[in-house]
Formats: sequence, C-alpha cells, structure tokens
Amino acid sequence: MTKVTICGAAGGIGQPLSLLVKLHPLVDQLSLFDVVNVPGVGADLSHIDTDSSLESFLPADDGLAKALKDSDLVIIPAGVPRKPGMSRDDLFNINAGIVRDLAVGVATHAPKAFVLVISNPVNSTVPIFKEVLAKHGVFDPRRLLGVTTLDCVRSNTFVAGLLGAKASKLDVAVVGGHSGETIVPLFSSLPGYSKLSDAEVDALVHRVQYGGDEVVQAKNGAGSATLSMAYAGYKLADQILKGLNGEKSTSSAFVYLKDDSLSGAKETRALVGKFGGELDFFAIPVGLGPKGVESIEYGVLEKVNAKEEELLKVAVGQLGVNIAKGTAFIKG
Ligand SMILES: NC(=O)C1=CN([C@@H]2O[C@H](COP(=O)(O)OP(=O)(O)OC[C@H]3O[C@@H](n4cnc5c(N)ncnc54)[C@H](O)[C@@H]3O)[C@@H](O)[C@H]2O)C=CC1
Ligand SMILES: O=C([O-])CC(=O)C(=O)O
Repeated sequence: MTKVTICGAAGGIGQPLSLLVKLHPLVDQLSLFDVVNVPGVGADLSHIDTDSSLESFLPADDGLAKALKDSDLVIIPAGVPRKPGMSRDDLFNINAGIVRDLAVGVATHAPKAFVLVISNPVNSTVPIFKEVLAKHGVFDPRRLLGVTTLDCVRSNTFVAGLLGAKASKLDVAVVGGHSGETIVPLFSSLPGYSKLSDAEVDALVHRVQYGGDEVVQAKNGAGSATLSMAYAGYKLADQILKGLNGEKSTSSAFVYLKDDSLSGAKETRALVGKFGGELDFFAIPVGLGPKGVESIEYGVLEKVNAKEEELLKVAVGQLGVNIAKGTAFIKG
C-alpha cells in the first residue's frame, strides 16, 4: 500500500501535481491537504478511473493528522508564490511558518515518510524542515529532499535547441541551490558544449538562473511557474516511488551534507569547501533507491570548468546565508 500526501493540493502547482500523481500506477492512496478549496479538487479528481483511492482534508477535525497518517511520500507545494519584483527570499516571512507547521505534522504523523519540499525559498525552507524533524528525533537525510528538478528541466529544454539535441534525452546536472545565482547548471560535460560560444553559455546560464523570473513576469501578477513545476515535481516523485519499488535512478536535489553515513557526503563537503564555504545543504545529483537518497554523486563537482568554478564560488557564498536564515528560524 503506497500512500502519497500533497500539502497545498488546491494551489497552482498542487492541482496539476495531484492530477499527475492520481495517474501514477504505483500509488494506492492519494491524500490531499490544503487550507482552502481542497474538497472540490478532491471530488473532481476522485472521478478519474485509475485504481488509487483519494481523500481530501481541510485543517478542521484534525485534517492534517488524518491526511498525513501512514504516508510514504509527502509532497509540499504549500505557500505563497512570487509576484513581479519579488525575490524568492521575500516569501520567507509567510512561507517559513507554513513549512514549519507542516514539518511538525510530518514529524508527528508521518515520521517515516519521504518528503519533497517545493515551497520557496527552497534554500531556507529545507533547513527549516530539517530542524523541525531533528527536534522531534526523526530526521533522516535520506528522506528529505528540496525540489530543484525544475532547474534541470529548464536546463535540458534551453540547451537542447542550441545543441540540436532532444530535450527529453538530456539530463543536465544542476548544483548549488534554487534561486538566482545559487543555481549552477553544469553544461560543460555535455557533448557539443565546445561548439557553444562564451556569450551563448553565459546567456544559457543566466536563463536557467532566472527562468523562474521569466514566468513570474509573463504571468504578470498571477503567480509563478505551476505547470512546469507540477511536471518537475512529478518527475522526482516518480523516481522516489520507483525507488521504493527497488528501481535505482539519479536526480539533482537539495540535500543535507553533514551526515557521513551518507555515501559521498564527506567528499561533497570537501569539494564545496574548495568553492569557498562550509555548507549544510547543497543541490547535487543523488542516487535514489529503496532508502531514498542512497549516495551523493559528487563526481560532477570534480569535472567543472573554470567558468563553472566561478559560478560556484558566488553560489556557495549566497547559499550559506539562505541556509543559516532557515536554520535560525527554528533554532533561534
Ligand atoms: N521549488 C520550485 O522549483 C518551485 C517552487 N515554487 C513555490 O511553490 C509554492 C506554491 O506555489 P503555487 O502553487 O503557485 O502557489 P498557490 O498560491 O497557487 O498555491 C499554494 C497553495 O498552498 C495552500 N496553503 C497555504 N498555506 C497552507 C498550509 N498551511 N497548509 C497547506 N496548504 C497551504 C494555499 O491555500 C494554496 O492552495 C510557492 O512558494 C512557490 O514559490 C513554485 C515554482 C517552482
Ligand atoms: O520563480 C519562482 O518564484 C518560482 C520558482 O521557484 C521557479 O519557477 O523556479
């Protein structure tokens, strides 16, 4: 019996993500939680003739506890999105509290669940989640992932045109974090990279780093990326679900580095140290399997070129500040 819970299921990301998860053959129970509108979304999706059952919950009558109980995977796109002119960090004041409360729910009612955090600012909300789980004595770095998959999806799409490659066949590693200059796509190991001019690479990197802003501006006050994010969140959720089923895969995600029982954590910290900082979290390709994050694939950091090294130095400096802000929100 595999149960997936989506917190923030009635939102711009939550609705299409819930639809995609309702279609997943490895899901037996889908549980939707939101503070508004979720009964309607749940009723609508429940008519779909896939084999999973579906329940939806508002906060009243212990709704969060019921939604989360016995979940194997919890996906969190709850919280406010950006409007033009805002940074992801501007969302911290509202989203930090939302994520903290959901983390308390997970720690209490689904302590063994895998958790995918989509809510921004990811660089800070994942540290918040970690601190709450740790406070409750249930933190396992194998099971907590910040979702940075949209940066990989964008990298694949944007570089495909330039290289004449099929986007669906690419798997660009994106390291660092999930906001502006903390997003570092590693294009240099792609076949055909040497054909790109310096200006083309710079434009490509900039477009990935500010891909979110492109959508925020185009939506003009009506929110940020929702459909491409639902796809990206589903892509990672699919890998986690297949991992639970014994299938191994690799994906970039924002994960905890300070646990040496995690294969590759120590090496990653040492490499990140070379770029100027000591970080508790970092987005990097990870090996996924039945235990969740089974290894950190630090090899990508050994192959970066000079341009990427410069980008990494900038990213590491900013990430330290974002991570400390999230940690301090819980630890004081
Ligand atoms: N990690 C990533 O790559 C991306 C992250 N995001 C982030 O995802 C978040 C959600 O974005 P959208 O779906 O566009 O926003 P939205 O406003 O359309 O939906 C958010 C949903 O969360 C719900 N919510 C608020 N407080 C809640 C709580 N305490 N418990 C459960 N649900 C709650 C709202 O009622 C709403 O339905 C934002 O923070 C956004 O910045 C967006 C795109 C990409
Ligand atoms: O830009 C935003 O605020 C939403 C987001 O994280 C993205 O689209 O990458």
